[in-house]
Amino acid sequence: MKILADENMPYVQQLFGDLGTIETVNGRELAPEQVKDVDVLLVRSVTQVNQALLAENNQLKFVGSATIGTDHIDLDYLANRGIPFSNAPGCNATAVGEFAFIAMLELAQRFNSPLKGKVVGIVGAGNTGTAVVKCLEAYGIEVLLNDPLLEQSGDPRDFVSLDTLIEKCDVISLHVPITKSGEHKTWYLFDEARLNSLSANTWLLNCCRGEVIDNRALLKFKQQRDDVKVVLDVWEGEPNPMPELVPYVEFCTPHIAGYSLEGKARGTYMLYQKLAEVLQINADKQMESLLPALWSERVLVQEISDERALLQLARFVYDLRDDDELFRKQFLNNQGFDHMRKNHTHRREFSALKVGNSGQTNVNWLSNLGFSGVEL
Ligand SMILES: NC(=O)C1=CN([C@@H]2O[C@H](COP(=O)(O)OP(=O)(O)OC[C@H]3O[C@@H](n4cnc5c(N)ncnc54)[C@H](O)[C@@H]3O)[C@@H](O)[C@H]2O)C=CC1
Ligand SMILES: O=C(O)C(=O)[C@H](O)COP(=O)(O)O
Repeated sequence: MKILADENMPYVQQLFGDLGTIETVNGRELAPEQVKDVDVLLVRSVTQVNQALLAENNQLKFVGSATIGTDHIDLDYLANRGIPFSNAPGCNATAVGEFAFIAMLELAQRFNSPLKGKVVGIVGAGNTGTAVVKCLEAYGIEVLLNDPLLEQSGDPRDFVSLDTLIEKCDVISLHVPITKSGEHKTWYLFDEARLNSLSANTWLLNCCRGEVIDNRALLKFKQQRDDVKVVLDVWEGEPNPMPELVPYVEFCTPHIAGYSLEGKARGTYMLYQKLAEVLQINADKQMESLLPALWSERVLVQEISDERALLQLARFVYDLRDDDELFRKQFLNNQGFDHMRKNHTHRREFSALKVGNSGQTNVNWLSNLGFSGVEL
């Protein structure tokens, strides 16, 4: 069996090695002739999987995408041809949740404006949005949710309209899929008019898809509204973000909010499980065995006396400033955006760190934030 996998998908050899011959490719440049004799195709978000790519292949048994989003997959085409497909829903939700939370802490520190006491609005309350809520609620932050689809489906949580969310929230974090049609389409959900409706001093974070914000309108808006602070992990026109916009963005990253080692491993592992189901074989490998050992056994915390101390603990796991600095240096260079993504292997999730209490203060709430607890 021939398995073709994106070269940026870790742990493919360990998980799929027994099942066939593996070839890895640059997913952004994948061409029909590379795909025509493969049995299993494993992609990431940068590969358009459609008739143009697959028309010459008559033996495909499975297509898997190690991502949450499926906007790069022609699902109807695969269904019409009867080719089993799976994405990896939720695989990197924790990574996105922690990324957004850390970005908010960084903004708070940089602009001397504590996150504690602010109201945060989550647009799109699915897997990644809910993962942000988990961090925020562990820290005692009030959260408002906007998700008309979940609201209509009877989700028991409280929801507000987008207008109310914009009016009442100090921070807005976007977590919707990209959709180009329908009543709730998200393409340019934040267009010029909506950007202009943002309250003074709002923080706006986009960790979902670049085109949810009209980037040209955002540039024009930021040129007039320095009070609003912006974090962009995703950009219109990736892998070539609009260079003029970058200086106006407080934290810039190259679509790596979901790039924790755990999130990537989970993505590949979920595809391994799905393929095993399709092939009706036993999936006997364990995901935990893939991840490297922790770089620190545990950290003893006296107390988290203030937000700065919390940020320091978070930075111990992931320092967003490093990626932001590298992005500004590299994104204009030849394929700098993709180069940074390819080499992004340093980030773990909060759960990789065991936190223990060395004093009298209760730091158990850090477990709710995602850190592993240790009994002393
Ligand atoms: N930056 C990154 O590295 C990553 C980006 N993503 C992006 O984030 C998106 C969301 O991921 P998940 O939360 O896991 O997906 P999900 O499907 O669990 O949740 C998305 C939610 O958005 C809601 N929604 C759809 N249209 C909406 C609208 N107009 N207004 C408000 N809510 C709306 C849906 O009802 C759903 O509950 C993915 O589709 C993907 O494009 C996902 C993972 C990593
Ligand atoms: O899961 C998604 O959806 C994402 O956006 C991924 O985190 C993006 O990662 P790549 O598939 O582009 O490596």
